[in-house]
Amino acid sequence: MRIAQALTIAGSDNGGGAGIQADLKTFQELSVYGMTVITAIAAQNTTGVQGVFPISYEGIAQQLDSTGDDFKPNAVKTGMLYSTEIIQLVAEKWRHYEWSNLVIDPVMVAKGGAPLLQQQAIQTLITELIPHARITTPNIPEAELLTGMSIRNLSDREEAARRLVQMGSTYALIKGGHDTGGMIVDVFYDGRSFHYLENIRIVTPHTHGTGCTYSAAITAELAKGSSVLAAVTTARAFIQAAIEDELGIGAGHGPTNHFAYQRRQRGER
Ligand SMILES: Nc1ncnc2c1ncn2[C@@H]1O[C@H](COP(=O)(O)OP(=O)(O)OP(=O)(O)O)[C@@H](O)[C@H]1O
Ligand SMILES: Cc1ncc(CO)c(N)n1
Repeated sequence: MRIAQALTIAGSDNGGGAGIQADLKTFQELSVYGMTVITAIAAQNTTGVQGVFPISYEGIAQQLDSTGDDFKPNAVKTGMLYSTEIIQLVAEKWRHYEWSNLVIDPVMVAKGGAPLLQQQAIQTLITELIPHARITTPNIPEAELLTGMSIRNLSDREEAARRLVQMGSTYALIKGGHDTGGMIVDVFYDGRSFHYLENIRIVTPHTHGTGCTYSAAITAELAKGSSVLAAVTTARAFIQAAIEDELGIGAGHGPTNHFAYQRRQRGER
């Protein structure tokens, strides 16, 4: 049996709802073999981030080499990259190992406001990594920081997507989770036309790791050979189910339900 393989280069969330833990759970649910390169250990729970401990440069470089020297991931996603040095390292190894299907979730700030990317690293993300991306998936505040524009309405979101494609990302997805309306509109751009993924906003505090889970599902689908739009469409259904069937774990912003999508596929709900 040949199984699709995906690599996540991201930070650790001991609470299991975001970061590499969310990525691995999502890969597994979508029948993709998951691998990890850990960039930082975040001490966090549903009430906030208590600490961030970056892995040493050598530690990350060796994880990348150990992975690249032996494995051939069909898709790779990046999450929390934390610093300029780590972004430069990932870009260098990306070229060296000639990986494909890069999904960039430009993680910058945790839901409670804790910084997960140093301010000065944003420019490095733009110049070094985004030109390699198959798709980049910012939320609205991240898209604002990457493009230098303020995003108030749908046409601003379209312009931000255009700018990301101009920066070299083949596709762009501007996520609408941070909007306040009753509908959430994620704007997908393929360099020529726009596609809008519209869903009802679920009223719940349990949205920790939504961005990680969504981009991991896109990565898993790309690893299996889906087109980018098909991957995003499946991933959107995955995250909608994961938010809807809430688990109610923790006292604050709890994790999403990574089991929900497959349980529904099996008719268990
Ligand atoms: N309350 C909600 N109801 C329905 N869908 C949601 C909700 N919150 C988020 N989503 C979906 O999840 C996607 C990602 O959410 P969001 O934009 O909040 O990402 P994020 O800020 O990167 O998440 P995080 O930093 O917690 O990982 C949204 O684009 C939307 O598709
Ligand atoms: C490790 C990690 N990555 C990403 C996020 C954003 O949800 C988080 N809270 N923690």
